[in-house]
Amino acid sequence: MTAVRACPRVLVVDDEADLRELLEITLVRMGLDVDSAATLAQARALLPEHDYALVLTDMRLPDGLGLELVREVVAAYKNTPIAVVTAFGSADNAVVALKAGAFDYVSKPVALDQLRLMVQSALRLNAPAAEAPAPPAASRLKGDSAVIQALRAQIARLARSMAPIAIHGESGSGKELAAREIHAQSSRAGKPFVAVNCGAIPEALMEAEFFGYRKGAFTGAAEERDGFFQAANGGTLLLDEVADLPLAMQVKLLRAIQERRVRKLGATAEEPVDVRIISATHQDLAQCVESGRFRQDLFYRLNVIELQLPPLRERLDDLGPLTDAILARLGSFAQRVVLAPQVLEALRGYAFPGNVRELENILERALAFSDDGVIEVADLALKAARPAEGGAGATAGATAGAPPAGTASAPAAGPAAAQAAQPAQSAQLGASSCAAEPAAPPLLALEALPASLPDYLHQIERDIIVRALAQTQYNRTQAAQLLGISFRQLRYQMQKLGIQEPET
Ligand SMILES: Nc1ncnc2c1ncn2[C@@H]1O[C@H](COP(=O)(O)OP(=O)(O)OP(=O)(O)O)[C@@H](O)[C@H]1O
Repeated sequence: MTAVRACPRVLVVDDEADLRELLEITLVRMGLDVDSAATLAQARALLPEHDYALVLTDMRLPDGLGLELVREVVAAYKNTPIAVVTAFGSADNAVVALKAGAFDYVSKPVALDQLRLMVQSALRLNAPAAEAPAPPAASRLKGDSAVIQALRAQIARLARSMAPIAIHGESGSGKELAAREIHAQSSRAGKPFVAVNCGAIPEALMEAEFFGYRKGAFTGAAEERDGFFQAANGGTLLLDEVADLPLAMQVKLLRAIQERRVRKLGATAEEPVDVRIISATHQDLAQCVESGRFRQDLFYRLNVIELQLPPLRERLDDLGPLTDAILARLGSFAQRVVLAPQVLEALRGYAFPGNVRELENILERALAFSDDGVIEVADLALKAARPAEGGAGATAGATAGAPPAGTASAPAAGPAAAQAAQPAQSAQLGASSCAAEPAAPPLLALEALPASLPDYLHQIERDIIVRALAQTQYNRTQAAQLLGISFRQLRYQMQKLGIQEPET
């Protein structure tokens, strides 16, 4: 006998009879049971009566604010997501509600296609096991420190909402990993996770990369293409190095986030997109706003919930679980990799300017020098015991090598990502403030003009990168730091210029 499953029930709270009716009809057509309330008092009376799959409330009600209901539902009905209906253009209300724990919002006039997407996403949260994402067996974020434990708990909570999250932390500290974890634990887990390195896309191609283009939209647009937003539809879009977005693109991005619609280049109509936005940066975005390099309104929209990833040197208790996880990955059935006594102690004395990524590099390199899979202190080749705190003074690090191909995240997922070459000004490793415009490079005393400017510049770029790599024994984390660019930018430039690590 098949068990009959009750329809999910939704509570609509709105004093405007017309809008309430529109919402009711839409939800009933989606196959849902609907209760309605015109006031907070009515809603409070209904809430204990049913196990609601979603509460949808207006922000202004005759006897109080919808925000009060958000707080009450978040506190007393943990499994019931609550979304708010906000007045047109009222970013403040939406952000305040999300900060208070609302699952999501829709703005008036309510676009029914967007409402449906939002409701479907809410229903997936409490869907029976077959439809819900399987919870990950273990968090990918390893570490026993109090701060990592708190971070894991925060991620579990945040995964249940649509609120934009801004992740801050030094290069290599695990920002992308945290974003992947949020996605994996969310009801979006079955949909794509798209990570975009905003600093690696040429400005001229940005709009096409983010929003896609129609065939013939510009010279070379031989066929229609989706952008990052369409690619991430139903899932999560990570805007990595978001501080590197040019101002003109910031305006367009804000619009797409607010409207939840994008228009392909060359298209006349917009299309709805259902994308959760996570942003990440190692820069101080608030300072970027102050210096006029980042728009206040976009900052406000992205920074709804902040997540801080502390540098590894401030959570040395994580070294044990992290090394265990890395060694388990590096070892094989035939060869187990172990640390000799004192190795952990030696690592505890190091500042890790490149954070967990650098720890991975150090151990991988050490394994190459070790005998029988036993890593000794000398194999770590740590040069300086704990250089100055902070990223800037921490260049005298370990002579660790290149990271394993699988450990660093994928570059931006679009055509331009594969060609992107960005100026390095805003990618200081460990920099805590928004980088200023770079000083103009000194003019080269050239006898004759080069036959080809691009070739000439590539050669210069190549020479400089090779010098930085040689100086750091091919430690790409440190070479990037020396050159004031991010690890990913260096990796990309190396690929582009065909620079390879010599065989060891
Ligand atoms: N807590 C952790 N547990 C396990 N692995 C981790 C942890 N934190 C970071 N890593 C690993 O360290 C490497 C760097 O992490 P990630 O790419 O997420 O850093 P990031 O802060 O996004 O770096 P960047 O600023 O350079 O983009 C990855 O291989 C990631 O898997």
